[in-house]
Amino acid sequence: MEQNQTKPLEGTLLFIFGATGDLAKRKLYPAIYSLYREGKLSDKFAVIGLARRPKTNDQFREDVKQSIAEFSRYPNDEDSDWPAFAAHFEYMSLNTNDVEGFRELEKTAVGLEAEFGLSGNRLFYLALAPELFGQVAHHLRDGGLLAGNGWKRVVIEKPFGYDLKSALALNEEIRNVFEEKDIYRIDHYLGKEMIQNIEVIRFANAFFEPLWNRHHIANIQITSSETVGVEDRGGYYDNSGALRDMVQNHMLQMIAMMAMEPPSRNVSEDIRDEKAKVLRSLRLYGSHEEVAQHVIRGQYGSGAVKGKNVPAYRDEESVNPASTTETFVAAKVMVDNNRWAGVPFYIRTGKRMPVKSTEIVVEFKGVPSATHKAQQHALEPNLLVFRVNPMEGIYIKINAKKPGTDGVLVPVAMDFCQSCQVGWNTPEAYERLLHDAIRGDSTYFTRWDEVSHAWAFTDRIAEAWSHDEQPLHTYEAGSWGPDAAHGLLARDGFKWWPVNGQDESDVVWVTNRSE
Ligand SMILES: NC(=O)C1=CN([C@@H]2O[C@H](COP(=O)(O)OP(=O)(O)OC[C@H]3O[C@@H](n4cnc5c(N)ncnc54)[C@H](OP(=O)(O)O)[C@@H]3O)[C@@H](O)[C@H]2O)C=CC1
Ligand SMILES: O=C1O[C@H](COP(=O)(O)O)[C@@H](O)[C@H](O)[C@H]1O
Repeated sequence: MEQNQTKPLEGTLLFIFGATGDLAKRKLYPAIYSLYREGKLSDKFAVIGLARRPKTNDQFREDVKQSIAEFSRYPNDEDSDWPAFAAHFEYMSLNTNDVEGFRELEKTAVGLEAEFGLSGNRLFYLALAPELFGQVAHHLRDGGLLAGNGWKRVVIEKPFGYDLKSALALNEEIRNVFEEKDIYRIDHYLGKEMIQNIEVIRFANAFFEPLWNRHHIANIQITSSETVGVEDRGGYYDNSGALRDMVQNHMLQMIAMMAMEPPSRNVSEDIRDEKAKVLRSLRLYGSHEEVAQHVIRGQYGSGAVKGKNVPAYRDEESVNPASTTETFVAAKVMVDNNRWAGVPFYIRTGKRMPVKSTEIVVEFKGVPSATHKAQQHALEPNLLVFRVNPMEGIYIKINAKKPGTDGVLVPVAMDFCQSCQVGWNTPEAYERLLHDAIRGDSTYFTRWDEVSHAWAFTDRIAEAWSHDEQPLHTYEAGSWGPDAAHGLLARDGFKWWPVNGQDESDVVWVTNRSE
């Protein structure tokens, strides 16, 4: 793994399959542009955009410009470098089923490599429907695109399969062509600043490192809530649901980052080894009863989000009106190893909830003998909270004496908002991950064993749900999900901590936030 973050990247030819799609527009072009603006991409790079619809190079460059204007964290309108940047982009119409077209692509690629002085390093980004991943991999090989000097890597978007069986088949197809070390499976949560910060907060602080275990932590809660509904993605989402869309990947990866042992070396494989061990230690639910007891599913009904009335999931245009797809999941997850024995990891994720937020709360156990002052009060537990997005930062909640009183205690939250810090314009997840893939650092991409353990966990749940005997709760859009999700914690004597510290009027906030 290379450690230098700022050294310009090696010359690379970047192939974007799905160049006219949503992901390319919203995430990939802005990411390439930010890398360029920050000097991380040397002048030696070129991008070939690929999709079926015809387009001239000029039209493609105009599309790229529009998407950067709309979605980039850097404005492009005043950038006098724009023509020079745009000249690196070419477009070719290609259907992924057309192997002859891939031979043409090879010729175009060789031409661009000569023009931009590139030495054969190629990154193939598959921003395509997963059914096309295997076909593209084979046609890249058969079209001669993987021969010659330089490294050849493939970046694969999620979802990686529909279940363990299909993921195995997909993996085999891709492994027929690429070695594991050249496969970069994206989980964009791993590219988020605060998810990468977990390791640092955990292992670089004497406050936390010794306490990070079952002796001191009562539970860990991970919430990833969205205000949006299914939008126009019903074709994909109605087949997938929150379990496959969010839990199998992002939520379990966050558990892995929170629960893993310190890696013995700071190298990709050691870090991924530790994450894989956590995912292998997830307790698999053995019966439908266990699933019913520990996993809650819900689907949003109509309601109001941010003051606007919204329809029920089944009334969304892109969704089957009789759909039983879950848009909300809450679960109690156990990591069966020595460090975490008996510590529940509660997760919940859903669409049409009151706020957009991802937060991880670590709730510490109470102190056995409080001071004579504290003994008179019910003590609030200490919390450490990672704010992942959209606001980035951490806060800790402690108990303190209210000034001027004789032993009245107040909870005090010391809040560091990283994204409020002037001048800290942190890279987007896709920007960081693209940078990593080009420099050959696979730390924050998911290895096959991680993916397969995660599917083994979610398959048990999906199997139980497929029998339709488990409740699918309807929750009001704009709420925090079905009541049963609260029961999941209440049963263990816990509660969900409010996201963004909402409703915590008794807490004294010490914060660098301005609002
Ligand atoms: N959008 C997002 O925010 C996220 C997307 N993803 C994943 O990224 C991938 C792409 O998603 P998204 O961009 O939203 O999808 P879109 O449907 O918006 O785009 C699909 C792209 O694939 C091209 N395409 C489709 N069929 C073919 C074909 N046979 N040959 C060549 N090109 C083809 C389309 O162009 P044309 O019609 O011109 O051929 C288009 O450029 C999916 O795997 C998705 O799950 C993952 C996380 C988030
Ligand atoms: O992968 C996905 O993630 C998004 C949420 O990502 P975030 O970075 O905005 O938190 C989710 O909306 C989408 O359904 C899912 O496919």
